[in-house]
This record gives sequence, structure tokens and C-alpha cells, in this order.
Amino acid sequence: MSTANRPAPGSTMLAVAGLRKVYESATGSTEAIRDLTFQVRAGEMVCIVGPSGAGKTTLLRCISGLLPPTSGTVSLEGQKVSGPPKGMAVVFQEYARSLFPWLTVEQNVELPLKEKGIGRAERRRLVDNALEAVGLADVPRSYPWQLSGGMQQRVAIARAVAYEPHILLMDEPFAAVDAQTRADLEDLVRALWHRLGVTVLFVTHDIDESIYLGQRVLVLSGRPTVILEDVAVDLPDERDQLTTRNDPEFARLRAHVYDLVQKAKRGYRPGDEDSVLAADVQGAGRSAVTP
Ligand SMILES: Nc1ncnc2c1ncn2[C@@H]1O[C@H](COP(=O)(O)OP(=O)(O)OP(=O)(O)O)[C@@H](O)[C@H]1O
Repeated sequence: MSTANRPAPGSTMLAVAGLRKVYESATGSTEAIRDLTFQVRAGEMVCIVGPSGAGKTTLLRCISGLLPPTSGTVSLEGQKVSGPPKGMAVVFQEYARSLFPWLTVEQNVELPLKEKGIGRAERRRLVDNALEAVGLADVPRSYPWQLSGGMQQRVAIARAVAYEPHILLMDEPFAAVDAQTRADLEDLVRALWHRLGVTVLFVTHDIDESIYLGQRVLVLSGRPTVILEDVAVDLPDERDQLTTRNDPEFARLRAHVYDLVQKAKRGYRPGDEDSVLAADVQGAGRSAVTP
């Protein structure tokens, strides 16, 4: 895959600064995001976790230019985002809805390349490379509905990869597949990330997944959202499902992020040490924390 015009590894790819989003409706206003500031460097793999309703989808919509922020800015490669940026591809959870059932696998992958104005021969090369990279080189003329859920999600990933994005946003992409397929797809994302050098921002509900995949995990507070902690994942770069998940550092990180998410669910906010203690004392009397 081409790396032309891609920013140098380590330079700032994505900058989110003072992002705030308030939804206004006839019934009132909802402050989804209060204040988010973070950066993602070119070539990084960053995961985002947080409690349900924390504003993860809202954040991704603002980053992908689909939703204007109330205040603050999103910049990609130094350019302020005000609409869907060219160098970005997004993979959603609902692969069945994001693929066109009347198009074959290769036609689905090819479609955004046509829209990008790429010539036929180059499209052919990009489609073949992308299908090969996700392990689907043998089913180019199948229709999505003839494939398993995991394979359909591979088609969606191939489509994103063929587009040669500088940054790949993934919004809970594996939430709808079984555990074994999910593990395979996690390894696929790590492999593609290594092979292509693309920047990845990956949103997930799954704490283990965030640590297994990420170099950093951004843990969000409950709504209105701020960052609770930017957790560095100091695990070896070569990861596999057995060794990495059995690493004592993996267990330590898992416990730490789990604790942060539980605190977020109880309403903890940074600089709120007193209220955490109060919440902990109250929570101690309960049998379970609501998921
Ligand atoms: N279009 C909208 N109008 C009003 N409120 C909205 C709208 N979209 C989202 N919200 C509210 O904003 C908050 C954040 O929603 P969002 O979907 O971004 O959270 P999330 O972290 O992605 O949730 P989940 O983890 O459950 O998918 C929620 O309280 C939600 O009800």
C-alpha cells in the first residue's frame, strides 16, 4: 500500500482541542461531551473505552466531520475538520448495514475508490491487495450475505484499507461477532496496523480488547464526558492472544482500567477525590455495580 503524503511517524495526526458537544432538541439540551483534549500521533494505535452513554459515538462523529462540535476543534494533519476528511476511513459495528447486499465483495471494496476517482487498473490492484491482506482473496465474487459475520466485517475492513486512509476510525467493530472470530479480527487489525503503518483510533466497550490492541487507552468519564486517564500500554509490540493476555502487566492494566471504568459509572470525575471516597463508601453496601 502507498504511504505517499502520509505524515512522518510520530508527528501529530489528530488533535482534539477543548471539544464540547451539546445536543439541542425540543425537549431540552443534553451535554454529551464537556471537554476533551488529546492528540494521536501518526502511526499510533489508540483505544477509547468508557461507560455506556459516555459520548464515544458522539466523539467519533465529531472527529469524522459528521457532527459539528458546539465548541472546540478537531484537526487532522493540521487541517481543521469541518466535513468528512479525505484521509480517513471508518469501520462500524454494523457491517451488515454498511455493505451493499446487491454488490459482490470486490464491488463493495471498489466503490469508494471509484468515488475517489481512481482509474480502473489501480482500483483492481488496490482491491486485490486489500482482499489478500484480510484473507478474503478467494471470495471476490461472493455476495456479503453469502459470508459469515466475521467475513463480512473483513470485507468492511478491506474496503477501509483499500482506500489507503491515513487514519482508520473503528467504532466497536467486533461487538457483533462471536468470541473466537473477535480474537481473529483483533489479530488482523494488529497485523494490518503493522503492515500499513496506518494510524488507528479504536472505540470499544471491551477493556481486555482495548489493552490487547492499544499502545494507549483513553478512559472516558460518564456524561458530560472528559478524559479520566490516558493509560500507556507498556506491553511488547509482538502480541498474541495467549502470551499477551497471560502477561502480569496485562493483568495489572486490566485491573487499573476496570477500576477507572467502574469509577466513571459511579460518576467520578477528575479532581473529584472526595466524591470518589463518598461513592466508594456508598458503593460498598451494594451487591453489584450497574453495568
Ligand atoms: N442526536 C441526539 N440528540 C440528543 N441526545 C443525543 C443524541 N445522540 C446522542 N445523545 C446523547 O448523548 C449522550 C452520548 O451518546 P453517545 O451515543 O455518543 O454515547 P456512547 O458512549 O457512544 O454510548 P454507547 O456506549 O451506549 O454506544 C447520551 O446521553 C445520548 O443519549
